[in-house]
Amino acid sequence: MKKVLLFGNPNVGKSVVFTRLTGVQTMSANYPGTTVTFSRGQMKLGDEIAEVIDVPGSYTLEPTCEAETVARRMLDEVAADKEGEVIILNVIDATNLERNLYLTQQLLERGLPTVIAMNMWDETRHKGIKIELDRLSEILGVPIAPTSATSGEGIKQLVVQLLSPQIPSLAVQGQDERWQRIGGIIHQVQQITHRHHTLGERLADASVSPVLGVFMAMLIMAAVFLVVRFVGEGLISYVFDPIFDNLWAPVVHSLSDALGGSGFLHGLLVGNVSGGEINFKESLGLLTSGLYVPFAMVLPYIVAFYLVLGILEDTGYLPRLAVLLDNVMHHLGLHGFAFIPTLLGLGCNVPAIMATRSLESRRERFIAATLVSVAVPCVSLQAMIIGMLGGFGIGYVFLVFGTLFAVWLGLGMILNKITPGFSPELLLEVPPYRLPPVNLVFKKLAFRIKSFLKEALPIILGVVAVINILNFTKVFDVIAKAAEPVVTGILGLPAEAAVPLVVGFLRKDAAMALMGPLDMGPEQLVVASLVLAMLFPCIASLVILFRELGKRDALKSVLVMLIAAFGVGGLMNLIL
Ligand SMILES: Nc1nc2c(ncn2[C@@H]2O[C@H](COP(=O)(O)OP(=O)(O)OP(=O)(O)O)[C@@H](O)[C@H]2O)c(=O)[nH]1
Ligand SMILES: [Mg+2]
Repeated sequence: MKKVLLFGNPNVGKSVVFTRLTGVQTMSANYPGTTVTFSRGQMKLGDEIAEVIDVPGSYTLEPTCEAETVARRMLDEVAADKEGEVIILNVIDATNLERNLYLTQQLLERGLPTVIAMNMWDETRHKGIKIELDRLSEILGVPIAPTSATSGEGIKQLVVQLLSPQIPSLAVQGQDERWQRIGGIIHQVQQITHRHHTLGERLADASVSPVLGVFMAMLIMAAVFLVVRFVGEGLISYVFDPIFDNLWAPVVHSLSDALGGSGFLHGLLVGNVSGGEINFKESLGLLTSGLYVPFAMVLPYIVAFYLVLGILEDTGYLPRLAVLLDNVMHHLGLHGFAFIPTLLGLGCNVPAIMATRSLESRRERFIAATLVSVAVPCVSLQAMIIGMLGGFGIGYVFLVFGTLFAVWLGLGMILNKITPGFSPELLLEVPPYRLPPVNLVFKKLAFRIKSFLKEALPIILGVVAVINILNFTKVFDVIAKAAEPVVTGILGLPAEAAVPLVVGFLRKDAAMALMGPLDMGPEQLVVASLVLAMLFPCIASLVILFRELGKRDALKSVLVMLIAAFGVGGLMNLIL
């Protein structure tokens, strides 16, 4: 089968081109380092089906970070594979031709069949950039198609070009020779006309200026927080709660009656019904909490958070925030860019830990991944904390989040002191602001909602079912008894809280739901939420942590986690 490999600098639109060619949904966002591993898909090329691979972006074929290593390895593999027919699809950001051509030259030196997509073609018009594509194609010796991937313009022509890729002949050169040649090419094919700054550009400058920028950042973050809360709470109070209370509750009530109000099957499906009232949060039946937790407590915040994150990602504001936060992050042994994985972690720790691949040193990856696993609760857990603690007063919710933030800062500073190695300076490319394409924002949101439901629903239902089945055995008593010295002694929680803490290993939202029936006071719930958030990340994140950091660093990370969780949990128990 033919293989089409998308290569190019970070943030040039490879993933959007990939989705256009294959229909396979991938993540795209307006900052470098969105794709850190490859996605595969298929496209029709003439009469054949070809495999298409979206490769992480790289500036050069001499890797400087894990994401670039992945790209380089991919190229070496296909070059060595004599069997299959390979086409290199080099995606170029036409508004950054000069810089992009460096990788292009390195690719052409490989002598593989190549086609170039001159992407962001729409933006060259606004920026007064003129590129003579015919001339450029002649010089480079490969076909070039102008594309605007977000609107889909030019993709058809690109597919036609992919039918007849050309094999370039370019001798391998040194770095200086390459830049020299590029200088000559740019001189021949590119013209830039002078323009005045637009309002958008002035705003762009302001958003990274030290004083105004920080002020704008605070406004934007406050707005983000308010919108997430508004959308999340709105969905709960006006959509999901009414559905559960008015439509679903009567169904469950009749079922409960039909099952005689007690017994094993009743417990499994409906759960505890005390005083004839169904409490969706605490009943712990498959049809009560099993559905209410994922749909009416977590999903609304998933929608709210990822809607806002998706927009933020596509505007190009995040790398600017990273620049502004560079100073703060340096105290944690990280550079500003590490802020982006951290922010992703507020959605889900798995992609966050993956995203640390775009950080340059091992030390940074260790610190960033550890901080995410310990102190950054995923949106599912956050939603449950809000749902369970919010009733006692929003102050308790802030206490949990504030403590986690303090842990993030404090632990970062400590790790910065004790982790050997050094953190390189910030060399972050800041892309231009872009208007988020509405269709892409919603596709991305739908993709993330689907993955949440696919991953969370089976596990949450599984936990509820297993807990019900185990309730009849003495296993829980044994766990509680064994854990009592720690759970009650150090953390001041009821011994039974050991069970949810163990379940946290599977999913934190399910675990938090199990805390509900334990009748804890708000202070205890604060401690329980904190320990749950900081103790082991869920199994999915833990697997990724080991894969990304390697066994040694991952074990160190787990050790840090245990100390931090019990240290902070114990301390809070003493204070509260
Ligand atoms: N205006 C415009 N924006 C585009 C075009 N193609 C992609 N974008 C935007 O550019 C940004 C980067 O797109 P991605 O597909 O994530 O880029 P990538 O090359 O995969 O980036 P990495 O995975 O980080 O290497 C996104 O915000 C896209 O919406 C285009 O043709 N025109
Ligand atoms: Mg990408």
